[in-house]
Amino acid sequence: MSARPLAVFGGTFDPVHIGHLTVAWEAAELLDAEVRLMPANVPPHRAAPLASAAERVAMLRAALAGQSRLVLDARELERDGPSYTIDTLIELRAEQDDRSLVLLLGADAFAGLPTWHCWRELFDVAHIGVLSRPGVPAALSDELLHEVVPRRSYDVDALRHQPAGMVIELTVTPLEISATRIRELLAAGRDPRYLLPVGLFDTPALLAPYRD
Ligand SMILES: Nc1ncnc2c1ncn2[C@@H]1O[C@H](COP(=O)(O)OP(=O)(O)OP(=O)(O)O)[C@@H](O)[C@H]1O
Ligand SMILES: O=C(O)c1ccc[n+]([C@@H]2O[C@H](COP(=O)([O-])O)[C@@H](O)[C@H]2O)c1
Repeated sequence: MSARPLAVFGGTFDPVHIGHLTVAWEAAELLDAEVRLMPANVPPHRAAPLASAAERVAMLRAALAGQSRLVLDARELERDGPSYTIDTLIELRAEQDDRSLVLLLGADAFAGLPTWHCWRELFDVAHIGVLSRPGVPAALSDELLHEVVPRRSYDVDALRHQPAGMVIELTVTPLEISATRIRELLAAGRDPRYLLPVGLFDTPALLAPYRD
């Protein structure tokens, strides 16, 4: 088994912001993992994003320029219909043999896991790394706790040597930044410059979907 886990950070990224990049970067360090940012083509549980999939990918490319620790994986754009995470992880598992695979989720997304398509099967193909996020209530539902408690681990080394099945909490810098807030600011004609990756400001057209 490869020593470095592969971690997947899925999102709508409408738009990608400094919160995403910071927690993904810190997860890469904490896990010593390769981290891929994976934009959803059709996010399953929300209204359609303001920016198209191609526009969100362009923003991610601009945001990730100049570093190599975080990489873009746009495979979900090749599938029609809702971008179910289980389908993506099954595909990755087939490519990666028994490499340790970690699905990174912000604490808010993790709390909603029991509403996901085939959610219990996620544990068969990947670990879950839960990224702390401010403003998220700590309580988890009983059905989620039932799956999580026996899988909880505090040992990154153990996670590295097993392909899937564990849940690990990753304490990252708390940043109360959301794409919702950034969309609101841009729609109001304001300039959230320092909430966004530098690359997005070099090409103002990238933010046009939110200003119109
Ligand atoms: N500031 C943050 N801290 C920790 N995790 C975050 C943060 N922002 C987003 N995430 C996580 O990133 C993933 C993708 O999130 P998403 O693209 O929906 O961003 P968002 O800021 O939550 O967007 P929106 O406000 O549109 O819902 C989710 O797992 C989410 O929990
Ligand atoms: O597979 C599902 O049923 C599912 C339901 C909701 C969200 N997801 C995934 O979770 C990630 C974060 O979603 P979101 O809506 O918080 O941006 C993104 O990769 C989505 O595709 C996946």
